[in-house]
Amino acid sequence: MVVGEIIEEREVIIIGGGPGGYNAAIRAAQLGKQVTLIEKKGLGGVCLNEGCIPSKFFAEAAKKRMEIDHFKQFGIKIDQVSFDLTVLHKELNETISALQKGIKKLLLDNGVEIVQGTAFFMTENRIGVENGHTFSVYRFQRAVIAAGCKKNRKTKVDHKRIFDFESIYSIQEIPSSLLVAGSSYLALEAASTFQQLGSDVTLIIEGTDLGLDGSIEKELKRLLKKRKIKLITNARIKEIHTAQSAVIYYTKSGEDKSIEVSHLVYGPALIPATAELGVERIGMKLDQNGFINIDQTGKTSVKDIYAIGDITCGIKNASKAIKQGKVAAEMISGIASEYDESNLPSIIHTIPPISSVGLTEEQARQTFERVKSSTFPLSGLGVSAMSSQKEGIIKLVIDADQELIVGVHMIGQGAVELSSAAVLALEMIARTEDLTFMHYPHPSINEGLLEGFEALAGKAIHLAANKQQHNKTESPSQLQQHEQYNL
Ligand SMILES: Cc1cc2nc3c(=O)[nH]c(=O)nc-3n(C[C@H](O)[C@H](O)[C@H](O)COP(=O)(O)OP(=O)(O)OC[C@H]3O[C@@H](n4cnc5c(N)ncnc54)[C@H](O)[C@@H]3O)c2cc1C
Ligand SMILES: NC(=O)c1ccc[n+]([C@@H]2O[C@H](COP(=O)([O-])OP(=O)(O)OC[C@H]3O[C@@H](n4cnc5c(N)ncnc54)[C@H](O)[C@@H]3O)[C@@H](O)[C@H]2O)c1
Repeated sequence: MVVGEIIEEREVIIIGGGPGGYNAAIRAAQLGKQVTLIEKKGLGGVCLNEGCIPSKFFAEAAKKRMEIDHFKQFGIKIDQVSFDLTVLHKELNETISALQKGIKKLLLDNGVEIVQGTAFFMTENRIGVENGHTFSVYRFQRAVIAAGCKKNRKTKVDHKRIFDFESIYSIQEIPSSLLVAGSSYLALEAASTFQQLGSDVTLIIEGTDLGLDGSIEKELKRLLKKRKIKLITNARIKEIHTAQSAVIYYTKSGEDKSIEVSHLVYGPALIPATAELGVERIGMKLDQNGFINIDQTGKTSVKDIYAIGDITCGIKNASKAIKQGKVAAEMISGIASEYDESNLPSIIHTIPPISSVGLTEEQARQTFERVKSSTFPLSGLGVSAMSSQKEGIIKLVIDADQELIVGVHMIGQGAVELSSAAVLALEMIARTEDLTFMHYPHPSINEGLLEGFEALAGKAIHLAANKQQHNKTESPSQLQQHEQYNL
């Protein structure tokens, strides 16, 4: 190894070029800082190379495949449909590489120095960077750690029959039968995508719930059933045997059972990428699982060192990493800023997609004295009939005493796009009157939001009067009865 003789001086060093790191780098550069970004693998991090983009590329393929079934209503006839996974992989790889080039160009255009190599802390203000046979040392004024997570290597994943939620999107054949383990958004996305691409899918979960608002969950379970995705609840995987197929042994409510499938996908526990960073050496405070403790500005327990994204405690998603990156960059540049997780949208790219902002009805009932909710079926909208995508609901939750919107949940086409309106409503502390006063484009899914808010007062136009009954303030038990009736 060639050891650099001099210590190089840098103003801001960012470790990791994932969504958190590169957003932080560009924002700090925009604010006049000299920024050096160190990345050991590929720019874009897990999100671009193995996570968000590959999974959503596959989800988009699944959606396109589903849409073909509706072509005939528009007079478009396709005689033979075929699917070539090698083409999908080729296009995906080209997309990843184009996006990677884009990130690199953006960084360079903003004057960010990109250093290839693995970084680790030598002291509280010095970083060593190893790249093959070379080793450099940098002294910094401020640093941001954006090094993400690693998978626990002890988990059994052979990438032949057993995959994790990243490697499943590099699979070279569509599984004939796929067991998806877990109730996470990654599990739901994989189950939905591969079912649409031709796999016979079974979802196995430890409890009975998928962690969503009760009404959304009910609709999702109904749609899983309709799509013939089998659901095994209250089950825990014990052993996995692989040969010509994968045989998974599990217990269901205390009873031993097994299932034989061609492939299994599950999510090994994530561990923070702190070990090789040497953060313990500089006395940085970590939580009991090794994730870095930060405050709402991204500050760690070590002076002038910030941490953002998946390597920190809490929810792991790119939207959070991006926002935290910008907050840390602003703090470093002397601008008061902070990160607040309250209205972070939760998005699941199933078919149809799901979005969730704010409190579920169940959570709202724990928080507020009086809660009102409405459920509007998207089948009531002209745009749904037109596009033949009638599945799904919009669920709205308000604090009835103040008429404040506290939760907006949706399953159905347009859910992802509509989530920004929900975030805006919650951020602006909107009341139902604000949302019923404004204009809505017609015909569009947006109208579902208006109908939902009108339904809270029993005034939705495209909802039968008896289906608006449950929108009055009720106890949870009464509400359940109405919801059963409603579906
Ligand atoms: C299948 C899948 C689908 C997902 N879908 C979504 C989605 O739709 N929406 C969403 O918001 N989130 C999604 N996520 C989560 C998202 O990918 C992560 O939350 C996000 O990538 C976290 O960003 P980050 O910048 O914190 O870390 P990462 O993206 O993990 O980036 C960290 C970077 O740091 C580098 N690094 C690590 N250690 C060092 C070191 N010592 N020196 C130099 N470089 C180092 C790594 O090589 C990596 O490039 C998904 C994840 C998976 C697995
Ligand atoms: N698309 C999105 O961005 C999206 C959708 C839904 C939820 N979320 C947020 O993410 C948080 C966690 O979601 P959850 O409760 O569904 O799952 P979770 O965090 O409990 O994870 C369940 C399984 O998925 C694995 N996993 C989770 N994130 C991963 C990642 N980035 N890379 C590799 N494996 C990963 C975990 O190791 C675990 O085994 C939630 O709090 C939610 O707000 C994000």
